[in-house]
Amino acid sequence: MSAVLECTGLHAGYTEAAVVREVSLSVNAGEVLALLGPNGAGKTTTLLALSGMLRCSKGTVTVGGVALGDGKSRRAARAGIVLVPDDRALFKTLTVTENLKLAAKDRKRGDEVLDLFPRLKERLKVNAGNLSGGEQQMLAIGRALVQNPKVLLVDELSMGLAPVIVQDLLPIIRRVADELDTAVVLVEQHVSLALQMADHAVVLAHGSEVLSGSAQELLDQPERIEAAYLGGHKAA
Ligand SMILES: Nc1ncnc2c1ncn2[C@@H]1O[C@H](COP(=O)(O)OP(=O)(O)OP(=O)(O)O)[C@@H](O)[C@H]1O
Repeated sequence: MSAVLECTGLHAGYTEAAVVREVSLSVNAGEVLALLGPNGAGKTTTLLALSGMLRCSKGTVTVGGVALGDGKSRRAARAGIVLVPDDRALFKTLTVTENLKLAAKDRKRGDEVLDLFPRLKERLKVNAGNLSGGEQQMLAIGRALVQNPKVLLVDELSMGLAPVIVQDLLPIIRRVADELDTAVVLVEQHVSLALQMADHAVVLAHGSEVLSGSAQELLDQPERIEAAYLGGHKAA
């Protein structure tokens, strides 16, 4: 199976100096890759570079085998990469329906997406700003899904949410991969919850990859994850 998203030797940052260096990852359709690492490791920066919002000073990003070129968010969006940012980027004074409509490519897709979020279906007329944190995150993911992404990038799924809410959201991400055949890259602070749901994981520290493998392999070897988080050097 060839990867939908492939990034090789990516260097990116906010100034001349690269914040992430030599990051490589690939995700197939229907797979979830957990992008892990301590605060400041470069996870958000990597997602911003993949979605074309930040310049890549080196490396390549391809979607379906087609190279995206450098720092072009429109081209990335046309190729099917959609980012759910950590601030969720909702229109807080608009209702759930209006938020979805503004993002949707077609109405049928909106209905399909709502099937994943029965809770949102009950809150269609509520303003986004009046939703709970978990519902807001569902809406942010819903807004991304109505754009029919080939690749869904989710930054800090659990930002500001209780672990019990995260436990409800993670299976939805799994269903997005399984049922919509989307390739997902998920940044998540709850490492073991993320690994229980993901297929593969990459751990970053100080802007570089220090560990990668199948999610099961890493779940079975928590000491390697701990070393990667604490040491930040290439874990054996
Ligand atoms: N807008 C910015 N301008 C300059 N430097 C930035 C900017 N945003 C992040 N950085 C720096 O880039 C590095 C990586 O940050 P990034 O947000 O990618 O890490 P992260 O792994 O997502 O961390 P966290 O889990 O805390 O969100 C950090 O040193 C951070 O201070």
